[in-house]
Amino acid sequence: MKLLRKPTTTQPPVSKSEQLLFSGHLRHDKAWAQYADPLLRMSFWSMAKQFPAMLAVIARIARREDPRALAVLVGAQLASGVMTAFLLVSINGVLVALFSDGPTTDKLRDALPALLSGGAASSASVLLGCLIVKVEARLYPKIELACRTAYFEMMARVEMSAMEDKDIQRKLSMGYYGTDSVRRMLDSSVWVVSGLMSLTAAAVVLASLHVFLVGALALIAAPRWWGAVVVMRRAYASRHAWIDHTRAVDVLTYPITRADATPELRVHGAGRVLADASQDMGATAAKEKERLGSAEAVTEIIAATMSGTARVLAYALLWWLLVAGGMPLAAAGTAVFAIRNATGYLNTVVNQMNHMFEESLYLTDMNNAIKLGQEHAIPTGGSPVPGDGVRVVLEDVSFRYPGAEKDALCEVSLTIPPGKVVALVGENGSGKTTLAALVAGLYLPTSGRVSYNGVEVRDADRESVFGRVALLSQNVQAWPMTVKANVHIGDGSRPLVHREVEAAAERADVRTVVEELPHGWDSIALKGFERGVKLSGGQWQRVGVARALYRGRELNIVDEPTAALDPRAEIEMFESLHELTGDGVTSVLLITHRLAATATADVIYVLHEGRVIESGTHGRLMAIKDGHYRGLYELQASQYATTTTGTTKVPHQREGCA
Ligand SMILES: Nc1ncnc2c1ncn2[C@@H]1O[C@H](COP(=O)(O)OP(=O)(O)OP(=O)(O)O)[C@@H](O)[C@H]1O
Repeated sequence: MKLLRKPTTTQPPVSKSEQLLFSGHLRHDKAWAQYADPLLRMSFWSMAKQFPAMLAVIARIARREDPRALAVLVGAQLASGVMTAFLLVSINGVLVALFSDGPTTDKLRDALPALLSGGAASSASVLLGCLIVKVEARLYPKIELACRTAYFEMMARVEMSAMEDKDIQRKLSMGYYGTDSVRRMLDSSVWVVSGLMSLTAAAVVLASLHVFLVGALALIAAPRWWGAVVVMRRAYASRHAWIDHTRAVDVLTYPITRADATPELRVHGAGRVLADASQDMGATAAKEKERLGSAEAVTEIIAATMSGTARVLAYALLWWLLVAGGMPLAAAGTAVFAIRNATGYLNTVVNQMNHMFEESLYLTDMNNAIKLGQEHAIPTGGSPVPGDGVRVVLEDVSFRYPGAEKDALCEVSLTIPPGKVVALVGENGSGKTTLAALVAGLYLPTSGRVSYNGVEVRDADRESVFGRVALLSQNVQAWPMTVKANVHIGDGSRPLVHREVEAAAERADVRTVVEELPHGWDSIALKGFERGVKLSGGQWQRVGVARALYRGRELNIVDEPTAALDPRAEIEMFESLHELTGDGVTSVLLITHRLAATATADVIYVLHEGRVIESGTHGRLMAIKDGHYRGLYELQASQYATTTTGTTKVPHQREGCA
């Protein structure tokens, strides 16, 4: 009896393309894996036991969002169940009248009241159905929105160090799939509850006709239920085993639609390779679909045969009751009608309960994610940072990333005074970006202290720390919104003042570029949308500068700001960073590999393997014989020295071709 066994999760075979492209299966760090066991353990009883608890969760959320809509929904469903019972009783009344003795006109007259009440019950059911649809349309979006908002708000407040922890990150991201589960569970629960109500009504009517008929109904329903659960479990097992395969096809074919992959897709013929692989892997998946289809057909035959046999037995029972038990023909007619309807309700209840069970797993993930996110949230409250300008002091600061085997920073001490440019230099991986994140208050040190105007960041109101900082990084975040909004988002908490956006763009030397775009400031920074534009890397970097200038805070943390800039723009950028400190209050923490730019910094800290190994002005550091900074500087300078053959002329901005 292969069909009765727990479905297996045998891995799909490796296709030729997978072998060529991935050297075997392409496996993901998958969130789905954890669902396999609960889903495969799913049985009718486990679902039935969990149903009240699931309903309670949904009802709690629905009551919080719109108690009136929930009350109407519950009331309408109860009334709908009553109408079903009423309809069955009316049908019985009609049949009793029609099967009685006497002339046809009398029989029809006697049946009329039951006929009218049945019609009224049917009309009421339709109206109640409409009311349920209307209330659902009001309640569902509210619930979905509330869940999403709670999730996004939580995600925006999680400490960055927690986000670095793979396990936490995985659990948090899994929660996303549960944000619309409550809505789907509510939807299914409406079906389940109304199905159960109608089923109960049918069972009560059958019991009133003869108690054996309820048993017959259970016998008819049981194989159907079994069949539905077996098919569902097999589908889950297959989905689980094939999820990596499905995702691998998605990952592989995604670049075909991307504009930035276009040249290699065409010139190297990569598109052909990807399309062939998609076809090859698709053929393997098609075989699995065929296998599922065949298995489902066999299960259906078994379930239908068992259910059909039970139905024959039920009708035999009715026959016997008619012949030997004295049951009136009208009652038998009502019983046939009730059995037919009840089987339909049962199918609905089984299918919708299966959905609810699956969704409840995702909902649990969302609740766990929100709880976990709250545990790792940036604390609110604390001491505000006092005074104008900021003096950031790091004392013996060490920092280790979650799960890392060694410290990224070791006992670092430095000061960023107001009105100064402080530069951080060092080889790749020496800890500059990590240090900048600690200065910004994004990470808390593993040991040591970071303080803002004497207030330790750990005890400070973190909002007040963030409120003093403007960030400018190498990879400027291109938000999917207008270019204007992309500048304004630097300080999105205050209303957008177009004049100020323009002024910031002017200072960042990007105003003309934006204003010459076909839709100017209203261009959308996302290709593929109406008014969409694609800015170059250097243009984005300038938009990033405009964003930081618009924010206009006392401490500017600038990480490799010129990577995408041409030489002229690079020189102008470093000059303008220096100008920022002219007010004696604004300071700049500058991270760069261009050592010519650090020469004018007020103080330079040289990092090596997470430690500060030298510090001072350019002049002082260059005076250290065999110094690290001097070595790096001379190495960089020598590249220019060997290639310079005369005066170098930086070409002027290109004029338009037309
Ligand atoms: N999110 C992270 N999780 C774990 N380790 C990290 C993480 N980010 C950086 N590291 C490690 O911390 C060390 C310092 O990295 P960091 O990015 O601060 O160096 P950097 O000096 O800014 O390098 P670059 O000049 O290449 O930008 C490196 O060994 C790096 O591998």
